[in-house]
Amino acid sequence: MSQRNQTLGGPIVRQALKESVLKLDPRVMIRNPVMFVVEIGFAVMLLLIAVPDAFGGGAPVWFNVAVAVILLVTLLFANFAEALAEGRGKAQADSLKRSKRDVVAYRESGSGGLKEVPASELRKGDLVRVEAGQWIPGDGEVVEGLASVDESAITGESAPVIKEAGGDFSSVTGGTKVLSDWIRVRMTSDPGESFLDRMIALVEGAKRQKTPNEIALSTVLTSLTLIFLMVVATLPFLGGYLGVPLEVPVLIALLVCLIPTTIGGLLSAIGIAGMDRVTQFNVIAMSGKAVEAAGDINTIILDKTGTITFGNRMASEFVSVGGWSETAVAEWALAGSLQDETPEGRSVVELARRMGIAGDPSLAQSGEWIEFRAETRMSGIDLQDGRSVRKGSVDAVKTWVRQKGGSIPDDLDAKSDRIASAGGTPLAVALDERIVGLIYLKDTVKPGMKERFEQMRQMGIRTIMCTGDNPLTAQTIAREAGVDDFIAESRPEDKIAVIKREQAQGKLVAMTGDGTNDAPALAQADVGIAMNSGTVAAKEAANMVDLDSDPSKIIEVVSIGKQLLMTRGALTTFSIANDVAKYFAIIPAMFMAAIPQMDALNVMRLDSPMSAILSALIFNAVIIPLLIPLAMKGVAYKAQSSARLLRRNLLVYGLGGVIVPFAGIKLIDLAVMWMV
Ligand SMILES: Nc1ncnc2c1ncn2[C@@H]1O[C@H](COP(=O)(O)OP(=O)(O)OP(=O)(O)O)[C@@H](O)[C@H]1O
Ligand SMILES: [K+]
Ligand SMILES: [Mg+2]
Repeated sequence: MSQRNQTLGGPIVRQALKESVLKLDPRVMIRNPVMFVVEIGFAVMLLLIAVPDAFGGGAPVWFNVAVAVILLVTLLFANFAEALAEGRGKAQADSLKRSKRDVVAYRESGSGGLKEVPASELRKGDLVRVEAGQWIPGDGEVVEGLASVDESAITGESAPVIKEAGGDFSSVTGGTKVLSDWIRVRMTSDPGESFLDRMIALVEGAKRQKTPNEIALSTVLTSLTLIFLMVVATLPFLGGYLGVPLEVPVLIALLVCLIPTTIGGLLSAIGIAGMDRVTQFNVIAMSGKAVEAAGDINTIILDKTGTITFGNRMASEFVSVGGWSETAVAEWALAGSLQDETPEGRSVVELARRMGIAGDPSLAQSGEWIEFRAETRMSGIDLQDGRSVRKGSVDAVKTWVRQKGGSIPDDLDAKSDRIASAGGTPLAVALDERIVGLIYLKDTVKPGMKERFEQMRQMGIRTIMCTGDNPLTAQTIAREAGVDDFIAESRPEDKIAVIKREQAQGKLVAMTGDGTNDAPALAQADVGIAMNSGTVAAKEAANMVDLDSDPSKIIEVVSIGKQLLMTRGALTTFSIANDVAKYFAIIPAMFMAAIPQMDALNVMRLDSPMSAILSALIFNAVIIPLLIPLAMKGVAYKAQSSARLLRRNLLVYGLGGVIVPFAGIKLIDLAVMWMV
């Protein structure tokens, strides 16, 4: 698993500093109502500095200037947090843009020749040929050939990957380079709509939309701000009644301290950083909503082949049944696989060839090829002489043979069960109404799977393996890998049914997959993670793409999602708890002159009313940059139940949020007292 390690270097920080100033534009600021109120406060302070008795006030000029400066710094800090969070994505977008080049493509013309055209002229459906050393001109699907491709521009992974026609490894991405051999590619996107284009827009945050969660929280924060605005607006009347004159700068300082500026200033940074953390893990999330949904996932649906197992299901043995010879099995398996472009099909051809079985190539040319489909679970050939060869899942082939009036050899079940209980996939081979034998497709469970699933259990997530394979193989692999449940012989529509069933129980479902047959289910799931190695259909249906094609990474995605939700919750708790402490700093200071009893509330024993107000305001500002690292990195997350996490966070950030400002404001007060 590769992890992009992009640190927040000098250029990103410098750019963020510049952006912090640009973001002061009120048209930008109004999108964040809490900070917009601070900006209005700043504007009023500027007016007061220019016209000191605008409100008939009597606060000293230095105090007005100090409040104005602190408010400006507060705004800049909040802007800096957001700009810094955006910075890494922008830097990544820049490096992706560099890999976008207008290359030459060799498009097939009607007459059968190749025509040189700029890649920007290619349209969906065009066929191109790409040879070793050439750039792939756009997104597409390999329709012929096999090549090793350097995808490092997109995945950051330097090891070349194999792309081949048929099967789940047929999609290619524009901006990657063919290293050896050649491929014929059908373009699947028009210029400007490629995966690279979408990826650039995403990491750049160009189309960033607030998630439903963020909108809900913003609404709460805005309401709180309005409430405090009303409270502060009534204070002058109260002050008048008590005979305490309340200065405008003091009221503004109080308002800014009371409204949730800490979370208001960090909210968008938290969201952006969460998406960015996913990107660091080489997963491209199409929306922040998908990342958040990942944090609330209850059930994960995984397919077996290529997800839990290595997926290079290789033919390792031909097993005869019903008295046929092993050679006969190999011969018919070969005949039924000569044009099977799937990895399984090719491995059958390879095994037969290794056994020295030549086969009859004219068979393949003369017959009608029956392509493998997940729905039929069979492939094979209808020969010109009327005979038919089929290979496929034992159940499917049995049904096919029975339909032709054949009978099932007595030793078939025992032999196929032996393969299945070893975790292998048995494929039955039939010639017309006779089953001649079995192909033993071997596959191995990836190491560390048990631990990964145990981790998910601790997070309270149920794992279900959905496989097209037979029940016995499924059971063996399920037990070996340690998933909670499994569903065998599932067709694409069954996968959707499982997801819908879980969703109907109010659960959020994640699904990983790579095949075209997974696409509908990937679209139905709340979080669909497609493997980058997978088909175009899978990648288009999903709302996340894992560039490393490592399905177990869903654990990291879930952790990041949970961390994002927790960070937002923790900092909201901290922010609101904080404001309570500021209340105790400012209110006594405001009324102390008129009501000496107020001194009892002055628990912090702050030096003077003015230093108390300034200290609270300074604390209110500096807490924002102090929390930027936490907002960006996220709060610590350990796999445990949500209830325990919630309790722990309430304690740490709620109680901490009340206590920290007392200490902080007191310290600042000591410093301010010394200066004033
Ligand atoms: N090339 C092939 N020719 C004939 N039958 C095949 C071929 N490939 C697979 N099968 C059979 O079809 C079944 C379904 O295969 P498929 O690859 O669709 O599984 P799946 O639904 O993707 O689930 P998983 O990936 O977990 O196996 C396999 O279990 C196997 O019995
Ligand atoms: K505040
Ligand atoms: Mg599959």
